[in-house]
Amino acid sequence: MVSSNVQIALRIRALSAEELLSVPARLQKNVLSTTPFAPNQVIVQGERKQVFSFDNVFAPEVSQKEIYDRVVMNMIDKVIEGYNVTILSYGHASSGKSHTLGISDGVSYTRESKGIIPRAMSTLISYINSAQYKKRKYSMRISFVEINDEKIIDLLGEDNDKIKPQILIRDESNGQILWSGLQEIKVNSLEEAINILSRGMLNRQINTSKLNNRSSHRHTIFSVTLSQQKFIPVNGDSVNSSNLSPSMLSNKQFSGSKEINKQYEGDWVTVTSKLHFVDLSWKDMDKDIPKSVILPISHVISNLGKKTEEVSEVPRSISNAQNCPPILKEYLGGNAKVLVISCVSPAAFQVKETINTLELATQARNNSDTTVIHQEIGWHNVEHLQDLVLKLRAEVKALQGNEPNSLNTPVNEKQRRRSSILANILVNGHLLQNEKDSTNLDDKISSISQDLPKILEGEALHQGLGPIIEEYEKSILSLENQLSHVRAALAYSENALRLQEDKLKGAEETNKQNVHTINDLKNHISKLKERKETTESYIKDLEAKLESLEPEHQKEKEIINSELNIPDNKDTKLIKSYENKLEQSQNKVVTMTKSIKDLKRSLEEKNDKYQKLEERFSKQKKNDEKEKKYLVEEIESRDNMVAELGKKIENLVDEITSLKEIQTPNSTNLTNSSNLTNSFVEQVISKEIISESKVSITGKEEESEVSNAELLVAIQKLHKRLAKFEEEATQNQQLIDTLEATLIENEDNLIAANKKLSILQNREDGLLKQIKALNSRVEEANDEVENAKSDLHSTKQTMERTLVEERKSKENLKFQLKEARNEVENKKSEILFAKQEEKKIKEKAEMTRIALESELERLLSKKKKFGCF
Ligand SMILES: Nc1ncnc2c1ncn2[C@@H]1O[C@H](COP(=O)(O)OP(=O)(O)OP(=O)(O)O)[C@@H](O)[C@H]1O
Repeated sequence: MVSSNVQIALRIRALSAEELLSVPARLQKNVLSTTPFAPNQVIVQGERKQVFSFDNVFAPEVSQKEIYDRVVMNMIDKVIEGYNVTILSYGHASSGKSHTLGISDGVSYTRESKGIIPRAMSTLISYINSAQYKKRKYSMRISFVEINDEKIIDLLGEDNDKIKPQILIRDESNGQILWSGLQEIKVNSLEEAINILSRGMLNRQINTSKLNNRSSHRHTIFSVTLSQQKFIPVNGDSVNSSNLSPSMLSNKQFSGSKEINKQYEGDWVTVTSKLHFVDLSWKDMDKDIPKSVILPISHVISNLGKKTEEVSEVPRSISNAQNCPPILKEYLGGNAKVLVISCVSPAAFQVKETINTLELATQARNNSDTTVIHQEIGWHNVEHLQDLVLKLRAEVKALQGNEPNSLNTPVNEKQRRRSSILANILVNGHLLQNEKDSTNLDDKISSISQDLPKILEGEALHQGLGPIIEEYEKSILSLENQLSHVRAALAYSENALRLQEDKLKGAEETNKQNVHTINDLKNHISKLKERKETTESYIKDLEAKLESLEPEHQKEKEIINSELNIPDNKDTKLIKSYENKLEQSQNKVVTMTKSIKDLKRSLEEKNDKYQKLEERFSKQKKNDEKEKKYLVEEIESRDNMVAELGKKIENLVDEITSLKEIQTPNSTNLTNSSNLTNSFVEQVISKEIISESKVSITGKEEESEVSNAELLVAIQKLHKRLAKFEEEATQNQQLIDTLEATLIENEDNLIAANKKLSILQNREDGLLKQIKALNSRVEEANDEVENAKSDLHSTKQTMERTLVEERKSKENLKFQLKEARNEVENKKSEILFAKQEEKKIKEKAEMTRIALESELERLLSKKKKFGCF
């Protein structure tokens, strides 16, 4: 049974994915095993089989929740009851201490993998808020510190060393630890608590990177101070003594702030309990740990379960670790409930650290004075055996000092002492490490056996020595047994030595190979360097070529520039200007195409107009011709009519004349005859005209009585009509002339339009030619631009390819160099390790030999002494 105040649990972590990848398979072997028949035991299969017992053993597959439920939950109950509780995780580096406590990576109180601290905070706060505890008043404060071998760091402080108050601790004479300068932050909710924890963890990470793993051991303490105010009525009606916790009683932590309640008279009692989570860490447990490092930790662990006043002081000579134990003393001593979670890795490559951790835990269990440890005395534990030899020497001395009175000493006492001496010799017989020693021992045993009868004879004289002789016989027998064990051990050691030698040889061989490899690599590197130089010279050649091509290129560019009027010399500018020019040309083409379209359209319009004009002209011409014809016909018909009328008039005149001659008219009227004749003619004509259709001229001729006057009137009328006809003819002639002139004008217009048309067509042809020429120039320019682009592109690509190849070869070189260096480093460390191992084995063998020799000398001297009897 373990002390009820201290529980020790073991947590075995699983191998991480990184370890599975990076550690060689043979070193990944699992050396820890558990069995369902003894669930609290763990078996270590190291150089020999060892069994360790704990209060709880958690195999790798056990979840964070299960650990919490099984061993932590009831500790939180204790905090509420008023106990001080400390949950301490310790173990070698990366054994899972922080993970178990829940401070290794980002905190979340919702994640399933969360550790003990966030779970404990959640439980505490839900307790406080539960109906059961409503009547109490609570306040909760949190502090978070890190202690390394140099100083104490407040993880909740500002990240500015200057303004941060220095944390000091004072170890009071009453065993209490006083802190100053430490921040305690009040929290009211789980979120607040988690935020504070996260803040501290962030600072811890920053510290870790600042320290850069320089610290040999670093401890983290997350503390919760819970103050509960309970009302205790004076009349004691409802005072339940169970409400008062042992910490209140033993630590006198209740300070009565008296408040008079109107309903009940009584006191408000404040109970303060502390919950500490300690991550106890130190590096390099696998190495020969310096005492200055291991002692404070083993001191803490080994003082677990002791009363505060019993905890021994750590020697002040252990300078840089002074801070650790006094602080932890408060957390671990007295009535505090302590849960220690020892964290270990199951892998073979960490077996030494694992055994160290398990041994420390065992020591803590031993201190509780109730634990049975199933542990064999280590063959390899030279220190332990040396202590034993010293003890035995002292006993032998005491025995020798008492020898004269030996006969007076009670036989049982003497027997006990002698048995003990012999047993010690037997134990030390295990220390035989080499063949030579074992042969010596063999010789010595045989000489003892030869001397024995003489001794027996002499001793027979002394009756009291009978039992001693018997004992000797037994001892020699078991010495022989042990000798065979020693031989076996020797064979084992030799084997191990041989293995080490083989390893060493192997390592040397590998080293030689490595030297070869390094030489090869060096050759390779020099070749690569040569190649690099060649590549560089090739690049230089290329560059020179490029440079030599540059003027040509420049010329070409200039030509193109001059052709395209691009004033830029730089490639990119040239391309840009080409593009601009191209764009301009395209714009020009577009504008020209537009103007050509406009011209075509206007040409078409003009053609239309011309056609319309032509149509109009031909129509007009036709009309004119028709009219002309009609007019000519009219004129002709009128001329005919005039001619006819003239004829008629002539006829009439002839008639009149003939009539005058026939009738012999009065001579007096002869003077007016002409006038009369005229009027008569006119009358006749008018009559004729008036009754053109009714009366024929011939008929009128018969009207002899028609007067001359009427004829004259008719003739006048006829004359008038004739004049009118003539006037109309003149008008018609004028019209014809006008029409002819219009016709001529139209013909002229037509000719001019045709001319214009041919000019336009010529212009159109010219424009089309221009467009064609422009298009071909644009195409040429495009081609040139494309060519220039592709030239540039291919040059760029070649240069880039060369550069990439160059970089790749450099990277390869670097990588190969790095690998070679790594390999060399690995081999060096392997050799160093093998050498160290060899040295250790040799040292052990040497020490064992010395111890054995001294013991044998002692045996001989004793034999001589007993021979004297
Ligand atoms: N039981 C486990 N299950 C899963 N991963 C774990 C377990 N234990 C530890 N790890 C992982 O192993 C790594 C090392 O664990 P952790 O940081 O807790 O070790 P540590 O003992 O606190 O180391 P150090 O002393 O160097 O601070 C972490 O990445 C952690 O997440």
